[in-house]
Amino acid sequence: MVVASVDNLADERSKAQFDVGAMKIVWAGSKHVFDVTDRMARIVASDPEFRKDNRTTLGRKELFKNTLRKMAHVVKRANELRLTEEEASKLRFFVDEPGYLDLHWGMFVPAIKGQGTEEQQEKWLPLASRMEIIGCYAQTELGHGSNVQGLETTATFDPKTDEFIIHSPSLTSYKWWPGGLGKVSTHVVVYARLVSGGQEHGIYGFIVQLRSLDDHTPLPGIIIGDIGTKFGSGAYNTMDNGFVCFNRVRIPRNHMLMRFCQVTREGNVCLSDVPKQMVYGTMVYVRQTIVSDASWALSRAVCIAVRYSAIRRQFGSQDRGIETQVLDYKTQQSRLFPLLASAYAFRFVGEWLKWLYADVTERLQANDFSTLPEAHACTAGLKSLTTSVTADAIEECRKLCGGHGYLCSSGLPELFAVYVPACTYEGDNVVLLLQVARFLVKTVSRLAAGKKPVGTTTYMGNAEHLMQCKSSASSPEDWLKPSVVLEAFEARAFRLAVACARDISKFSTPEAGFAELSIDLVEAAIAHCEVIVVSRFIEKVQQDIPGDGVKEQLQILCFIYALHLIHKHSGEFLSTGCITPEQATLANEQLRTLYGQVRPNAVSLVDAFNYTDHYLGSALGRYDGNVYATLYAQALRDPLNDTVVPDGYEEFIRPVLKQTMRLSRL
Ligand SMILES: CCCCC/C=C/C(=O)SCCNC(=O)CCNC(=O)[C@H](O)C(C)(C)COP(=O)(O)OP(=O)(O)OC[C@H]1O[C@@H](n2cnc3c(N)ncnc32)[C@H](O)[C@@H]1OP(=O)(O)O
Ligand SMILES: Cc1cc2nc3c(=O)[nH]c(=O)nc-3n(C[C@H](O)[C@H](O)[C@H](O)COP(=O)(O)OP(=O)(O)OC[C@H]3O[C@@H](n4cnc5c(N)ncnc54)[C@H](O)[C@@H]3O)c2cc1C
Repeated sequence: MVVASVDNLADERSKAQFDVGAMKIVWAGSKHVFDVTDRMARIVASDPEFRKDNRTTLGRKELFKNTLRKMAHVVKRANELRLTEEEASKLRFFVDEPGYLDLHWGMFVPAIKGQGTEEQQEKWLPLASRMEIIGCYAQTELGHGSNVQGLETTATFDPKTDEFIIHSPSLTSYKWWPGGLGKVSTHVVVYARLVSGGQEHGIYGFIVQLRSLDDHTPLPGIIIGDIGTKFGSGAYNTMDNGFVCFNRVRIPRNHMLMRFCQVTREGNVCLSDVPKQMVYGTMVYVRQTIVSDASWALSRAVCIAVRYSAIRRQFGSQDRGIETQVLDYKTQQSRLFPLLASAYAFRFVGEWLKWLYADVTERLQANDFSTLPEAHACTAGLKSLTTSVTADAIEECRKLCGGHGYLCSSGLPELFAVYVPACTYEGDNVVLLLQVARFLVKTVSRLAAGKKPVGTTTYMGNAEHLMQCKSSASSPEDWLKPSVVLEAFEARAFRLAVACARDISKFSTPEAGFAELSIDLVEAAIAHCEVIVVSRFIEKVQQDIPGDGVKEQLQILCFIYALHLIHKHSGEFLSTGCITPEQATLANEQLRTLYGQVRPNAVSLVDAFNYTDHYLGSALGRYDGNVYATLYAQALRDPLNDTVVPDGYEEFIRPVLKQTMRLSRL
C-alpha cells in the first residue's frame, strides 16, 4: 500500500505556473514589508521562549503566566534589537498570543493619539511608549456593549476640587470585557457619561489609573478582576479580559481626553466644531486593522487545509495502489478554492482600507469631515463581512481536514476559538451592517434629491442603468469580463438598497420601517460590501504586476471570488433580475473551469503567504508535509500519555473492573 509521502508537496510545488517569490511580495504589499515581516517571523520562530505547542494543555493560571512571560520577552527583545514600531508590531503579531500588549498598543495608545489634546499626548504617549504605564480600553459594560449611548458609568465634574468623579452607579454599569484590564493594566481609557453643572453632555474618554505603580494593588475605590474563562482551550484565555467597578474615583480634570470637547475650570463644556462621532474614532481605527487581520487568519487556515488536502489521499485506487489526493475532488475544490480566493481578496481590500483611513485622517486634520460617514460605513461593513467570512472559513477548513482537523495539533480549533470573537468585538457584526444600511438608505434618498454619490457609492450615480440593465453574459467566458461581473454586483446591490429605501417609506416613520425591514437591510449592506471587495480586487488585477504568471493567477482568484459569490447569493442575483437562471449556470460552468486552473498552483499560492511552521502551529500544514509522523509525535507528547497506566486507575478503573467481575460470578 502506497501511503502519502512528504514528496507530495515537492511535486505540487514543481507544478507552479507562476513566480512564487514575486507573489510573496504582492501578498506582503512591498519588498520592504516582505523583508520586515519575514525577518520578524523568523526571529519569533527560532526563539524557544515563544514556543506555543503546549498552549492547549495548560490550565488557565499557568497559561496566563506563560503569556506574561512571553509579553515580557517581546518587550525585552524589541529593546535589545532596537526594533522600529513597525518591526515591533510584526514581532508581537508573530508571537501569536492574545495578550495585554495588543490592547496597550492597539487601543490605549490610539485612543490617546486620536482623542487627546497635544499636551495630553505629550504627557501620556512617552510614558506608554516606554511602557512605564500599561493601558487598556474600557468602553463595554455588563449591561451595554453595542449601544454606546446606553453606557451608565458617569464622570461628574466637581468644580470645588477641579476633578472628575468616575462612578459605577449599578452592577450593569461595571466595565466588563476590556482586554488587559483584569490583571495587568495600570491605566485605562474609560468611556463615561460626562456630567457637569448637573447636566449630561454625552460619552467621552477619561484616563484613570487603576493600580499602584509600586505594588500593582488596585487604587482606592476600584474593584477589579478577570471576567472568567472563555471559549476554547488556550485561545483567548491568555488574555485577562476584566471587570472594574469605580466607587467615586477622583481624577484630575485634565485626565479627560479633551481634543473634541473641553471642560473648563468652571465646569463649562465647550464642544469643538467637529461632529460628535469623532469620539468614536478609535473604533474606526481598530475596525480598519481588523480587516487586515482577517486576511491573515483566513490565509493561515487555508494554508493548512490546502497543504493537508495535497497530502491526504482517499479512495480512487482499484488495486491498493496510489489513491486520490483529496485536493483533486471537485467538491473539496469548490469548498476550499473560494476561501483561498477570499484570503487574497481580503488582503487587497485591507490594503485599500488602510489607504482610505489614512486619507480620511488627513482630511479630518484639515477640518474636512465630508468623508467621515463613508469611512465609518466602509470600516464597519468590511469589518463585519471579512470577520464573518473568516470565522466560518476557519471552521470549514477544519472540516476540510476531516477527523485530524478536530485535533488541537491541527492548529484549527485554537485558531477558530481565538478568531471567532472578532465577529463580536469592535462592534457586533449585525449591528455594524445596520450602520452600513443606514448609510445606504441615506445615499439612495439623496439621489432622489439630485445629490451625486461619491467614494464607494459612486456606482449608485448610474441609477437608471443599474435599475434596468440585464447581464449580457451569453457564454462561460463572458463571466471573465470585469465589466460583466461588476455590473451584476452593482445592479444587485443597488436594487436591494433601493427596494429597502422604497419599502421603508411605506411605514409610518423611517425608524419603524428600518426596524421592521432590518433583515433586508442587512442583506443590502452585505451586497454593497461585496461590491467594494470585488471592485478592489478587479482594480488590483488590472494594475501592472511584476513576476511570471503572477497576474494570471490573481485574475483566476479574482474571478473565483466573484463567481462563487454569484453562486452563493444566486437567489438575490435572480430575484433582483440582474441575471437569468441560464446566466447563473454559465457562471457556475466558468467557476468549475477556474477551479481546474487553480488546482496545480494551489500549494504554491499558499506558500506565497510565507508562513513559518511556528506561525501556522499545525501538524497538518507543515511546509515539509510530514503530517503523519508529526501527528504521532504530538500525540505522544500529550500529558495523558505521560504514563502508560493513567492516573485514576486504582481509584476509578480497577474498582469498576472488580465489580464487573463480581457481578459476572453471580
Ligand atoms: C486589538 C484588537 C482587540 C480588539 C479588542 C476589542 C475591543 C472592543 O471591542 S472595544 C468596544 C467596541 N464597541 C463597539 O464597537 C460598540 C459598537 N457600537 C457603536 O459603535 C455605536 O454605538 C453604534 C454605531 C452601533 C451606534 O451609535 P449611536 O451613537 O447610537 O449612533 P446612531 O446609530 O444613532 O448614529 C448616529 C450617527 O453617528 C454615525 N456614526 C456611528 N458610529 C460612527 C463612527 N464610528 N464614526 C462616524 N460616524 C459614526 C451614524 O452613522 C449616524 O450617522 P447619521 O446617520 O448621519 O446620523
Ligand atoms: C474577546 C472580546 C474582547 C473584547 N474586548 C473589549 C475591550 O477591550 N474593550 C471593550 O470596551 N469591550 C471589549 N469587548 C466587548 C465588545 O466590544 C462587545 O461585546 C461588543 O461590542 C458587542 O456588544 P454586546 O456584548 O453588548 O452585544 P449585544 O449588543 O448585547 O448583542 C447581543 C445580540 O443582540 C443583537 N443586537 C444588538 N443590538 C441590535 C440591534 N440594534 N439590532 C439588531 N440586533 C441587535 C446582536 O446582533 C447580538 O446578536 C470584547 C468582547 C470580546 C468577546
